[in-house]
Amino acid sequence: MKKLAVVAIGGNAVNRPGEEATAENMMKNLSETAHFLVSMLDEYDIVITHGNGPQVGNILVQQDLAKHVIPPFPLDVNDAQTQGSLGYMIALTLGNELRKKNIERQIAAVVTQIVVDKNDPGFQKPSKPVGPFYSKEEAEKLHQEKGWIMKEDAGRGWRRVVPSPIPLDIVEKDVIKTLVEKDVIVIAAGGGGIPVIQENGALKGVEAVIDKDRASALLAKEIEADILIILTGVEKVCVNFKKPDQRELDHLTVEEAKKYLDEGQFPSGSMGPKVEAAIDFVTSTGRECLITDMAVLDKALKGLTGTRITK
Ligand SMILES: NC(=O)OP(=O)(O)O
Repeated sequence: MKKLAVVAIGGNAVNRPGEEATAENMMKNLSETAHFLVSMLDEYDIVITHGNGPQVGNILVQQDLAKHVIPPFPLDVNDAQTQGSLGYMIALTLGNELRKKNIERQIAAVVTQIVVDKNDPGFQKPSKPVGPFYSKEEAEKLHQEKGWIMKEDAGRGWRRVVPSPIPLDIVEKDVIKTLVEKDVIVIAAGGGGIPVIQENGALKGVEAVIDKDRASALLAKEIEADILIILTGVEKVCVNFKKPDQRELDHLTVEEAKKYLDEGQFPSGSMGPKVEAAIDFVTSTGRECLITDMAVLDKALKGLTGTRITK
């Protein structure tokens, strides 16, 4: 019997730094990603999750530019748009990679709503960076002219930030489980899921972007995955990252991960949410989380590289 893995693919899998965010470039990058994902299918059933920070922010910019002729959509609807566009691109590129290798598997992208608390403090304190990077001067102008909240993002420039509540429950979790049981490769909780709140017995979309690593940990718990795999731009989690005394970590216990988080070793815009997601999944399930670069995924699954977080 195969193990079940939730695989969270990071921004680099879709948009590379400095590269124009065209559909053509995104397809090219996702074709490479598909190659690495297919390599794990002999041993694992996979549910793929993905981010949407750059893409949903780009849609907001497009809609802002066209707002005099076409009314902009609320952010939850734009989250759904990114689930559709990226779900399509992942399904197409992964399907082509499977066909190349004569592997017959169905792929389905599930539009995924995730319940959040309407009183989540994240609504009052926008923190999730979306869309393009700007200079400090451009960011100040955008704040003045459009009221956008702008923040410096991990030394890379300034970006718009939007509310990012904690994900609590995945509405489609049973459908996702059923598809997995039927041997379908599922793409779910894209862009961290579409945030919805419960109100008077109904669900209602809310304007926010959920962190995809948090959503991935929740999904992995709810579908009882054996492992949570977070693919990112580095082979191993590091302490003292980019300093002369940088140290790569092969293994972290939950206690060590918490200690390093408290020391501020993992910045909130990059490794922080990944390590928090790992702690959440491992603490709740007693299972393991692997953080690595997709280019070395094969080696990492054999235990030869990557960082494993265990209880
Ligand atoms: N939703 C989300 O976390 O997207 P990114 O990972 O692309 O920032």
